[in-house]
Amino acid sequence: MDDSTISMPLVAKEDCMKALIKPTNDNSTSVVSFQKNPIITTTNSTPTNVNSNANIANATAATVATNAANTAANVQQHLHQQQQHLLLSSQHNNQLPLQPTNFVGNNLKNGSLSYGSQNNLCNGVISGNHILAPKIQNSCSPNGQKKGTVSLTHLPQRPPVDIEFTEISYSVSEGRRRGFKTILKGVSGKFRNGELTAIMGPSGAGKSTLMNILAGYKTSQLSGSVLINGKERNLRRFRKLSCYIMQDDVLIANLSVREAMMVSANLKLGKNMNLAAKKVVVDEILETIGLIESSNTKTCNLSGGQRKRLSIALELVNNPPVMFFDEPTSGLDSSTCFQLISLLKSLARGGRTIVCTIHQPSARLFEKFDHLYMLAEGQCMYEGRVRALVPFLSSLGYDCPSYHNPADYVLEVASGEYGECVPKLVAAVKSGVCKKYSQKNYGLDISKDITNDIAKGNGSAANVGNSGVVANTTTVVLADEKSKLDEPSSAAELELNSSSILKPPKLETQESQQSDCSVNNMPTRNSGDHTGEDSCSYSSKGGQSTNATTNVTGSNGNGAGGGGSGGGGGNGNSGAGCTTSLLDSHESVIAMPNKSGFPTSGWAQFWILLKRSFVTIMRDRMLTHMRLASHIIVGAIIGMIYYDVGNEASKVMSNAGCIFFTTLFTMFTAMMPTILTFPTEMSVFVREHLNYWYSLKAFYFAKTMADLPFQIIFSSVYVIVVYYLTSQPMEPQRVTMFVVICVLTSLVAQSLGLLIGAGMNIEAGVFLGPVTTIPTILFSGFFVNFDTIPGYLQWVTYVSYVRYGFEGAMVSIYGMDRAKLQCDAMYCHFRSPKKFLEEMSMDKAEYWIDAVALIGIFIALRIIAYFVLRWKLHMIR
Ligand SMILES: Nc1ncnc2c1ncn2[C@@H]1O[C@H](COP(=O)(O)OP(=O)(O)OP(=O)(O)O)[C@@H](O)[C@H]1O
Repeated sequence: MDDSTISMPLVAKEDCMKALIKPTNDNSTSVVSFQKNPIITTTNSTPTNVNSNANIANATAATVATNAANTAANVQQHLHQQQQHLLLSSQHNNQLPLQPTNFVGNNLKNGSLSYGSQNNLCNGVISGNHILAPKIQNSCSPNGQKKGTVSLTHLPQRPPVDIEFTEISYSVSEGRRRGFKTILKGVSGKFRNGELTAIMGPSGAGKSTLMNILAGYKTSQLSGSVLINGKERNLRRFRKLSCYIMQDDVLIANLSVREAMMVSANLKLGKNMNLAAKKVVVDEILETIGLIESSNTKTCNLSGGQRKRLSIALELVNNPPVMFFDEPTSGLDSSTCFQLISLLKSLARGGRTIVCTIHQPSARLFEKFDHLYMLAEGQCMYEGRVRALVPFLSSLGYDCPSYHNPADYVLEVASGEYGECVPKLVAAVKSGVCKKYSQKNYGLDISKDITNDIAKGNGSAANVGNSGVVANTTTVVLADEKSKLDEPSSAAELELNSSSILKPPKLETQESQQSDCSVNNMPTRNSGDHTGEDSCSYSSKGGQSTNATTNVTGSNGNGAGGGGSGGGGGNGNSGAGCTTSLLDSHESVIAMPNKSGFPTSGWAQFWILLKRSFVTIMRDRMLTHMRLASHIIVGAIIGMIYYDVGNEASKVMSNAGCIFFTTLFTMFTAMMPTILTFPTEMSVFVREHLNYWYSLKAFYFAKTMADLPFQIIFSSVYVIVVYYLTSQPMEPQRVTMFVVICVLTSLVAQSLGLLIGAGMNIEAGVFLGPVTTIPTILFSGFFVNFDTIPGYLQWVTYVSYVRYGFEGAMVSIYGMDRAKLQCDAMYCHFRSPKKFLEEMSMDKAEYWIDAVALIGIFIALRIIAYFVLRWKLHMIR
């Protein structure tokens, strides 16, 4: 049979289950991919003689659920609830493995990389911090037929991370009178790698606060400790290993998905990886995350779900072992939520530690989580397996009614709808009751019994015949899961127990590669529980899955030399089999690397960000084109109003008005848009900066430099139009001086706009911008002569940049011993330009002083704006 691809909606649980447990022969591989939203694709790429078995499996997959439910319905209610949850989670856990991609396709698309070149790349040709994970040549089986594919094989290798926190308390000041408000009251817990953890609780319970603290975004006014793999957290190091994807997922609007990804790759993967390799990584992630079809779509045109996925994809580039998500499902429909959580679960199954705050998940969504951390009033009221929640609550007298979503129920309990329950639950957690429910094997024996019951035919008669295959498969899974439980459970244990375990797995033979492919979506070595849970999904041959898994695990133990920066090292190719996502690496999660900075140099960051800002300004047609058009149109209008006044002695006051307006126009048009620069991009900056993409300095300089050319061009265009139409002296020196002084004024105004934007929000900024400008206008020397201003206020004129701009412009036009003006009237009082400058108290003014003053103010404002932005960033934390 030719390669076949079966597509099915992601939401069809049972269908997914069928696909996942589909048995195959030696030459076939069943993998499930999430290539396109919302499709899961099952690729059965080799001839198989077990189609009938597959059909039986398909047919009976659904029966498992029914049988299990029937069986469970016959036991006590307490047990019933346990079993229901268990079985459902067992099914769901098997739904979506880490998404494989068609690598052959990717490579072809990229064109430049053959397998050989990739392998060279992967085997350590590239040196430095970011080593591409070795790529397994898994596209073909020994007989040359296409095989299943693996995914995310090219990500840099990172270590798995467990997060443990103890007695975390956090308070905020509410002013002198009211003192401090305690938001978190000594909470403790542990989030393991390979698990999808939900932090839940009623609104205001402290979920976001806890997440911010764990992610390292909040560092002040807190007590307690956070341990990473059992050792004290080095915050800077940890932030490099983790990423935080916020609720609002703000993206740079005018970039395409691929461009945004390339910016991320360039910033996060550093120059040690060449462009072609980065493209491979980007393609792979886009393919895996289901965005390859939208890779040329602008981020502003993405749907909500796609935006979330892109936010994840952007962070996946450097393969962070820890990912925090603040309410990732908010604003998404139920189907998209499900896909997203499935994706997160897949990422977790890759060995990552995934932590989400979530408000009120549906039952279907809730059961996808492995671990639940429940907060109420800043205290932990449950920590443990999701499947153990109902038994835990029952044990304390809070029975979740039948057909009630446990997530809803626990929130109702936490919100006090069933009386004052929180203190009782908190006390239970503190007394260690939850430990039992945190165990990875909690409820597994019951599940096994049920499954065995089904296998023995305890289900309905109609199902007995069919259940064999499935029951067998499931039993294998559970047995596998059980066997996994004996493995070291944490990365810390692994790190302590055996360094060889941390090396990439070795798959020695073609056969083992095949086996590998059947399990390659369960690369987590450390979390026995979930590995087992999902491993069944990828078993190519039911009963043999245990062996396959064991092989790989064994390979881990044997360790195929992933030495140091060499990453995959000697056996890298074969070792890549289990590299779907998070590889072991020799990177320490505790120690600081030699180079403690960002992945790329400050200069490289600056260039990448400058290019990005430049492109986004260019593409912001509305603003950029409007700015240009407004400068030309207003210039033409002013030119028509003051037409031909420049050389007319009787109209010098009108001409002064024209010059003053020109200064004001360049000033306001420069200041107002830039007031919005930082407030509108602050959330993108905060996310990217705190996720360790680049430094504040690089961002600030790139952002402020990017707009300079536009401002200079727009101001110059306006000034030249006005200058020409109003018949100012057409001497090159005067023209140049006039244009330069006006441009300098606009740049100072732009800097003031940046400063205001750096320190204020949009509302305050748009108010404060014009308001702060009014005094500078009054002291500019146009409305009141400098000599007329009272002595005690004259100093203000020296800080008024409009004064320097206007004075410099007047000197350009009327200074430097300009010849007498033409007079078309009976009498012209100001035929002599010098006399007019005397009248304006500008006869002693020096052009260069005005220019230098403007340059000085420009530099000072830019420096102040930088520090204000830095302070603001500090305040956020
Ligand atoms: N800076 C602050 N000053 C005063 N109170 C604060 C501050 N930050 C947070 N809080 C309070 O701390 C409590 C917890 O806030 P947090 O945002 O962590 O809650 P949450 O559980 O994430 O809520 P939600 O689900 O509604 O987002 C809330 O009552 C909030 O008002």
